[in-house]
Formats: sequence, structure tokens, C-alpha cells
Amino acid sequence: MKPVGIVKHVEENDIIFISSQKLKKGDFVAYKDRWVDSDRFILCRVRYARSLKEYPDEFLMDDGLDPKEILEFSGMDAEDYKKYLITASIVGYYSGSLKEFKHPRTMPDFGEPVYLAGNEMLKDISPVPSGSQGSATVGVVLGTDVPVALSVKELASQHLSIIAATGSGKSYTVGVLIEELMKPINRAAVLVVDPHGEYSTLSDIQNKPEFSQDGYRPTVKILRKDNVKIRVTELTLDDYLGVLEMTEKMEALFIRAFNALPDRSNYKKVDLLNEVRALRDENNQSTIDGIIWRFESNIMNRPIFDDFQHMQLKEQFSVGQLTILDLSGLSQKEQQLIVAVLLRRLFDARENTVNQRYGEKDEKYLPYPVFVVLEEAHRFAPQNGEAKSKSILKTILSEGRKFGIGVCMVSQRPSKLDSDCLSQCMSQITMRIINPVDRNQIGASIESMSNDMLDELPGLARGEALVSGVAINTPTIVKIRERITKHGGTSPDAPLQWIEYSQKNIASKQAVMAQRKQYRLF
Ligand SMILES: Nc1ncnc2c1ncn2[C@@H]1O[C@H](COP(=O)(O)OP(=O)(O)OP(=O)(O)O)[C@@H](O)[C@H]1O
Repeated sequence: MKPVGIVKHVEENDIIFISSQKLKKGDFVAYKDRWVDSDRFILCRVRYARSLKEYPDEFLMDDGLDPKEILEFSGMDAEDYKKYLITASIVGYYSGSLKEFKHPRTMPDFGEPVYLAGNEMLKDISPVPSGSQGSATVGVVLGTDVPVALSVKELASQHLSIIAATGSGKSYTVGVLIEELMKPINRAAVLVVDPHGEYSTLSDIQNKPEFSQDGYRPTVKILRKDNVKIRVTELTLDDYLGVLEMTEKMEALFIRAFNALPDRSNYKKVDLLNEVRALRDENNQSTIDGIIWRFESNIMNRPIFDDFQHMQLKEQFSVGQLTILDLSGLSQKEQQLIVAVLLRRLFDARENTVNQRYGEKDEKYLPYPVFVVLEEAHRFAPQNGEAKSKSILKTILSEGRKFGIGVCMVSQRPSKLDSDCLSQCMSQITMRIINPVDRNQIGASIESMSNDMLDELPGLARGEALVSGVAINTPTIVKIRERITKHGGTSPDAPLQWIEYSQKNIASKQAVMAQRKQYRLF
């Protein structure tokens, strides 16, 4: 192996070396730990590179002259100015027994050669072999063809965040991850909360040969707003208060009506309405009318609230099934309420199944782990303000691990996403983020995100992601792989559509004119 540079000095956890190659942030290099084991390479990650030797100021005074030409003219050696001082932080050596990178106890001597990390070394970045059971191969180490396979076990138990500025490839990456989860090597039970209805193209998963093997073939179920049902008995008093948006006086009366229900696990919408009516007296006529009006327009006449039906958990969560909960067309409040009820029921089912309180015959028995992808997560757990879904989401993020509920929070506005929720996601796929407020929130919420890593975020290209956390052995910039299924979130090509529309208009006008001309001729 040919060296790419030579160590100049070392500092805390960094090696600083001189190289004639301009390495990029995030590239991997290595030196030999010959003091302990001459065959052992220590992996390092490039933090930054700068020119070693500066041009004399006089060479730069006239912007009409090329300093390189002045250099040649002065008889100086141009090669001296093509060297770089590169700082790289030490990742460590891979311990096969511990299955992680360990920090070496010695730093390299000055003058030690530094090499480009080879494919053999880079494969240790993945905690599981690509294509093996429990792996999710989301792409390759940037600038190489070495696959990056994440540990699905860690993703599904310790949660994941996918954060990116709009248009950086966030939903494309979610699609790649879901494809990996639905492959025969994982056969996951996945539900995507899809507020914009952009994931339905994933239904192709059912027909592509990459996803079928030995009798296994995943199913994709799309639930649209007409199929979404919440049985009223699933609503808490707090849910009602959130939906009805009443005055204090109305709330006090409504709480009395709700508490007066003889059996809160078995009642109909009209029963609750009758309890409200029963409280009418000569002093509260208009307040009762106000409650009734709100109840009729927000609960009685809304098809999602039903007297008998609710979405069966086993229909939404099944092994080898991707359920797309398409909430487009519903208000934000309704979306939050649906997610709150769904997550409450899911937590109850998993907690009581794991603790053996629900058995096979129980309707709520759910005997396998599940993975929930929450698009637009800031809607469901906002940093400021209320959302019905926020508290159960917090419970699941902190306790879901014990009960096999994995959550993937997807957002383009991390500064609007609850920082506690974000900090509970132990793996991160972070794509281009330019907004400094968003970057600060990521830095404040994700303990393992160093300043160097934050600085890399604005420079990432579309489809490139910094992957970090427990599902990977060391933070790595990954080029996300191409989708197997079609991507559904493509932006419309406005000029193309305008031109097509205009050409159609012109053609039909010309046809009318030609017809008129023909009539005139006869
Ligand atoms: N890894 C990739 N390989 C190839 N194309 C990609 C990749 N990632 C993203 N793209 C393309 O970039 C475009 C934007 O990606 P995507 O729709 O995922 O962005 P987004 O971050 O989800 O944006 P928004 O927040 O607006 O939904 C898409 O047209 C997609 O085809």
C-alpha cells in the first residue's frame, strides 16, 4: 500500500499529516499501530485540509495576475505549494471480539506514513455484513463502493431520526430504509404515518423480485382517510377537549357530562351528547348550545369518529407488511389525534403482550416488534405548543425499547421538533442542513454529534447523509443507494407542465381557427 502522507504531529485525538492529495472532510485514512501489532491499522477520519504553504502576499496583490504564473516566473518550485496539511481524528481499530472500534493507547510517531483506508478496513464501519439477516444496506461510503449496512436490531429498538432540509433526499432515504426492512432478510412489521400521501409508490414492493424469497412476499396496505376509524371509546377526556376547543365554562360542563357516562368503555356518540343535553338549565342555555354545536360539527358529523369500528392493530401491524397511513386531506389536529390514539393502543398492546397480560385470544395481543415511521415528526411532537400525540410519543421513545416499538422520526425542521424526542433517537441519518437554528438544535439534542460533524452538514450534496449512532460503528458520510421502487415525492417540473399546457391550448385554438376558415371557404 502506498502512503498518502506523513505524520507531522499529533494533538489530543487528532493526527496532523502532510499530503500531496487534497483529501475531503469525512474521508478515511489509516496508520499502522506497529508498537502493539504491526498488522493493525488505526482508522482516522479527515476533519479538514488546508494548503500547507501560503503564497507570499505580494503574489496576490493584483487580481489581474495569476499567482501561479508569478511563481513560475520567479523560478520558485510550484510543487511546494501543492501540499496540504490534513487533520484527521482517530476512530480506532476494529475489535472483532467486541464488534466495535477501540481507541489505541499510543499515538503515531512523527514521520509515520499515513495510508488511504482500504475497502477491508472500511467494511468494519458496518456492524453487520451487507445482505445478511438484520442488515439494512442504505448506500456506500462516499467516494467508494464499500456498502454501508446498518443494524436493524438497533434501529428497531433504539429509534432513528432522519433529518434534512427540504429537497435534500429525506423521503427518498426513508423509502430506501423501508425497502431494506421489507426484504426477506428482515420481514419487518412497518407502519408509515404519511401526512402528505407521498409513500404510496412503495406498493411496488409487492411486485419486485428483490423482495420475495422462499414463499415470503411482503404486502403493502394503504389506509386512506375514509378507512381511518377511531372508536369514540378510545378518546380520552383530554382528546375531546383538544378537538372541541371550548370556553372554560363549556369545558366545565362537558367534563361533568363525560364523567356522567355510566360506562366509559361502552357508549355511543349520541349517549355523550345526551349527557350534555341533560345538564341544560335556565342559566346555561347558550353554553350548552355552544357545546352541542361543537360536538355535532367536530365529532357527530366526522366519519373518522365511529360508535363501533376502530382500526384493528393486527391489521395495521403484521410481519412482512408495510402499512401506509395516508392522512392527507385531514386537518393537523385530526392527524395528531389519530396518531395519539394509534400509539396509545400500540403501546398498550405491546406492553401487555410482553408482560403476558394479553394472551393469544385477546384482541389486543401483538406478539412481534414493530417499527413506526413518522413523517413530519415536528407536527406530532412540536418543540413549542401542544399536540395530542406528543406525550405518548415521549413515552414510547423512552420506554418503547423494552416492548419492541421502534420509531423513526423524520423532519425537515429539527428546531421545531421536541428536543427530548430527538435526543431519544440513538441513530441518526442527517442530510444537508443549512439553517443554523436547525443545526444548533441538532447539536443540542444529539449528544454524539460533534461540532465537526455539524459543520459537515451544509456541504452535503443531495442523496448524501451523515449516518451516526448505535446502528453504525463510526459516523460516516454515506451516498444513499438508488431506490428499487419508484420515488413518490418528486417535485413537479413546472416549466415543462406550463409549456405542455400552453402548447395544448395553442393547438386547440388553431384547430378552431382552421375549422372556421373551412366554413368560410364553403
Ligand atoms: N439517493 C438519491 N439518489 C438519487 N436521487 C435522489 C436521492 N435522494 C434524493 N434524490 C432525488 O432528489 C429529489 C428530492 O428528494 P426527496 O423528495 O427525498 O427530498 P425531501 O428532502 O424529502 O424533500 P421534501 O421535504 O420537499 O419532501 C427527488 O426528486 C429524488 O429523486
